[in-house]
Parts: sequence; C-alpha cells; structure tokens
Amino acid sequence: MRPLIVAATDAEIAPSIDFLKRLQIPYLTTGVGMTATAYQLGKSITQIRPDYILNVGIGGALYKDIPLGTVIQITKDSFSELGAEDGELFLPIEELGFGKSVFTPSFPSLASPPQLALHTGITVNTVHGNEQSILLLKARLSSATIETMEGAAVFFVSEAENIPCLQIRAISNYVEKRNRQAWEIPLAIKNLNVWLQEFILKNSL
Ligand SMILES: O=C(O)c1cccc(C(=O)CC[C@H]2O[C@@H](n3cnc4c(=O)[nH]cnc43)[C@H](O)[C@@H]2O)c1
Repeated sequence: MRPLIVAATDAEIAPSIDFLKRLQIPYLTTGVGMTATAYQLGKSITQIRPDYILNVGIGGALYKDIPLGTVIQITKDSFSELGAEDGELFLPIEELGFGKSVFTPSFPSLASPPQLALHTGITVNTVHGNEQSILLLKARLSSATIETMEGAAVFFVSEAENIPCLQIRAISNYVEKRNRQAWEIPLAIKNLNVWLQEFILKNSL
C-alpha cells in the first residue's frame, strides 16, 4: 500500500524528508489551514493516485489528560465553525441544509495498522485562545478532544475522491488561553516523526 504523506508545514515532517525520499514515498506540504490543504491535496491527487492518504502533523489537546508529545489518531473530524449563529445558538451546516461538516474516513487495509489512542477532532480557522470561547466550544462539541487547522479538509478530499485516509497528530499544546511559551512543538515533531518512520517501515516495504 503506497501512501501520500500530507502535512501542513515542512517543519512538521522535516526529520523524515530524507527517509521518505530514500524510500520514494511521495509527500506534500500544503500550507497551514483548510483552504490551502483542500486546494493542494485536490491538485496533487490528480497526479499521484495513492492507495491512501496519511495526514500527519501537530495539534492541540482540549483536555490535559493527554500528555504533550503524545501521538494519537483522529478518526472523526469536523468543520466546527461551518454554520450560522442564531443568537446564543450555533446552527451547523447540516441544519441549514447546505451539506455536511462531520467526516469519518475509511481506513486502508494495512499489514500493521496504527495502534494509537483514537480521538475526535475539530478543524478551525482560528486557534482557540480565549477562555470563554473554549468553554462554549466544549459545551457544544463535548466529544471533541483535539484541534487542528487541516484535519477535516483532508477527510473531505479523501471522501470526495474515495481514497482511504489516516490522520495522525502529535500533541504540541493544550487549547487554553494563549500561552505560546508552554507549547512543546519540538517534542511533538520528534515523536511524530519517530512514529511515522516506524509506521512506514512496517507498512510500505
Ligand atoms: O503560534 C501560534 O499561535 C500557532 C498557532 C497554530 C499553529 C502554529 C504552528 O506553528 C503549527 C501549525 C500547525 O499546527 C497545528 N496546530 C497545533 N496546535 C494547534 C491548536 O491548538 N489548534 C489548532 N491547530 C493547531 C495546525 O494544524 C497547524 O497546521 C502556531
């Protein structure tokens, strides 16, 4: 099974670039956010038709029971801001009758599937950093545990193109009042890339 590795930034997969080149595994960095991701991934898979998409990156945890640096799998993701406000209420796009916001991709059949904790993600344009908006988010979407800026866009393309997909994230920070100094990006990137290379060795040779 040949994957296409998809990350938002070069930095997130920098420790694996030489490894991926050596094994001739295709990879794509899209730029941060769902618009860039949907555009770049959609364009790329017209040229490379992978057996599956492997979306990797860092992400924020909504709750502190997940240690920073932990590598997890997101199996359900949503465009959590896609909809309309109605006073105090939020109406998701489904209620407006204009499509869907929640995605659960099909998984590839692998020799060695990831054996990681499974999580539900939300995908946002604005990284939450305000206590009030975080409380409202947790009340509205109580099953969500991880926040990223691309996950649902990758799942959207995977579903539209009927290509199985995995989303793997290493936790770099907690979703809390903005506290950039507490982010552990180097640890998350290191753990993510150790996981990625082991996974590729078990599944792509
Ligand atoms: O400095 C910042 O405030 C900042 C905010 C978001 C991301 C970054 C990055 O340097 C990495 C880009 C990448 O990170 C993902 N990410 C990581 N943590 C979160 C989060 O708490 N909420 C949403 N996205 C997050 C995201 O997928 C970006 O592609 C710096």
